[in-house]
Amino acid sequence: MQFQKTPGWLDWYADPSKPKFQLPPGSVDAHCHVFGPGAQFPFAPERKYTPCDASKQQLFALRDHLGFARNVIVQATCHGADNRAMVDACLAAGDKARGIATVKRSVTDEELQQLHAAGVRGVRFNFVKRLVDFTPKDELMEIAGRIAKLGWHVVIYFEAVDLPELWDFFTALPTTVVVDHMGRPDVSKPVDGPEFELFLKFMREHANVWSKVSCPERLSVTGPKALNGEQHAYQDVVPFARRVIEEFPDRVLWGTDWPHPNLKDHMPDDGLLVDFIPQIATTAELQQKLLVDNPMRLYWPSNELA
Ligand SMILES: O=C(O)/C=C(\CC(=O)C(=O)O)C(=O)O
Repeated sequence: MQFQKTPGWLDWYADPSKPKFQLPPGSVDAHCHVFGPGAQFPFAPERKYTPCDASKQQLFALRDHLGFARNVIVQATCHGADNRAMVDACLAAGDKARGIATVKRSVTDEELQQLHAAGVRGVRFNFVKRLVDFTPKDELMEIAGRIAKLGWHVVIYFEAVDLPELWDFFTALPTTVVVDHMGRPDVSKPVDGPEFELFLKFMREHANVWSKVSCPERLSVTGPKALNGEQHAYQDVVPFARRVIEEFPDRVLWGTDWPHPNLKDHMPDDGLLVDFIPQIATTAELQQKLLVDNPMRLYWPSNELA
């Protein structure tokens, strides 16, 4: 099938630089996606955007180029609840990838077992209105109860303004809960203002809540952009990510978000995104937790003990 990209679509950066920051051995890119290729794994009819292709081979090449050992491949909304592209990438990666799926209430136990065998360890609930149609919360809670029995967790994606309304649902989830991109704070507001304080309270009061401190390129208003060798990119995001890492060093994850769906302004150089990490995790100890110890504990617990 031939797909026409959404008008204005920005393709991923084809020739990323080699990071200056050397990742600790065994680092995990804990948030990335594959798109199709559409001819092999068609995009979902209910999708809100049509991306460029971003194949598993291209993801693995980026992983090796940047110096990551492993990936966590998150089902993107353009594939709906058809997890085949993500599963195919996980299987091809062997033990070097884990997956986060999107499932519907109709998923069978056998299908969940197959996803588990492929490396899936969680489901994603997306509340960003431009990305998905509404799913009733009782349906999501039912799914959460079922996947909890497999030892999986729930990844949630929402925008900061929606946290108050979603609070009761999130705090009732029976699993570990991983928040994408710090709950998308408005970084033009103060880091110690009420909006971000509510997010910190969410983490402080609920020890099962983790956060990805990823996507500065999505959150930044002021830049500068991770392009042209910039070593101090996205200054306005730094205090937010630092705050989360320093207060919750054992519950943070980092990911590239490659191939960066729906960026409108610029496409970052992924090598420079890696160079962003030491701005937010400022010591070797914090970097080790963020990039190795935490994701290994969540996604490869038996390897960690080995
Ligand atoms: O890649 C991300 O994490 C963010 C996305 C896309 C997305 O979540 C999806 O399509 O599933 C976004 O903000 O558009």
